[in-house]
Amino acid sequence: MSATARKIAPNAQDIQARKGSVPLVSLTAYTTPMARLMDGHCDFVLVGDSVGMVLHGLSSTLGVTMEMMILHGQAVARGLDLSMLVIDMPFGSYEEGPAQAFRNAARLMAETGAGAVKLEGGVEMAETIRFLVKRGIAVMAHVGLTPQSVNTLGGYKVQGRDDQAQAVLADARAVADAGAFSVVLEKVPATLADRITAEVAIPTIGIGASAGCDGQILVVDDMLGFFTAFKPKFVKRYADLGPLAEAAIAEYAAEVRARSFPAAEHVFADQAPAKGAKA
Ligand SMILES: Nc1nc(=O)c2c([nH]1)NC[C@@H]1CN(c3ccc(C(=O)N[C@@H](CCC(=O)O)C(=O)O)cc3)CN21
Ligand SMILES: CC(C)C(=O)C(=O)O
Ligand SMILES: [Mg+2]
Repeated sequence: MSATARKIAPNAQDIQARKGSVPLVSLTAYTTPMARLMDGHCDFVLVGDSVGMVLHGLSSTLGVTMEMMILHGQAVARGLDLSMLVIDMPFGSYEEGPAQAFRNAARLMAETGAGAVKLEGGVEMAETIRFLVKRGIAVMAHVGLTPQSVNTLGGYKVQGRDDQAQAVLADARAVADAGAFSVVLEKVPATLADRITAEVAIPTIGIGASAGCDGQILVVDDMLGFFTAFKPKFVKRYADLGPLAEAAIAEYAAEVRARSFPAAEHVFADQAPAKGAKA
């Protein structure tokens, strides 16, 4: 790299080219300040529809709307210079068919500046993925546990055990063949994830899958310990910020009740301070 070369965010082709190379690093983000913290540490940042459960208190991702995705997508975009932005298509915005999917994917990209969209589904979504990619939309696929199908999957269960393995493999093959530039493998047995990683030509991004995937993704509030409503086995808590924040809030509450906050340094005198002194 020349001395003047400036680092810029990767695009979908750069991500795809990382197949079999240095593992791809990814987290979700929903807000500008969180995006700023991970900018450059992540190859791509996903505005996941998990935002509904993590920030809005919904009990599934089914109630997430296009408007929510656009608002959070715009917020995250303002925090990123060095990481690629990928945005989830919400439940109901693409399943009717290719034309509906194109209309909503184009809107997500135009209004947020995302470099790609992600959508859930395998064989049944291949035609839609092909339609989008042929018309200029980079698509990340998502197979295995697809949370928008929680009602037909019977819960957030491991997918692809035993005689289900062939179906998940077929899904991964179908989305790769349709032109997806990468595929998320969620909550599938590690040996199946390794087999899919070996057999498909696009990078696999694991969540509850295998260290052998071409990359990993986690929900940022899970790994920071901010989201504690549930903890899937695949989540590693790298910090415990939720309890840390609650302790700070409890301390503030006690100090307000004791009138020890605000202290002298937090209040204003009658006279303006002399020039050069702190306001
Ligand atoms: N905070 C958060 N983290 C996620 O990883 C996540 C979301 N939200 N929302 C969207 C989907 C939903 N996902 C989920 C949701 C729940 C479990 C879960 O509770 N798993 C339990 C067992 C559940 C079961 O077997 O029925 C586990 O221990 O893994 C896993 C993934 C992954 N995504
Ligand atoms: C967990 C990732 C893959 C996701 O789809 C989301 O956050 O919505
Ligand atoms: Mg999602």
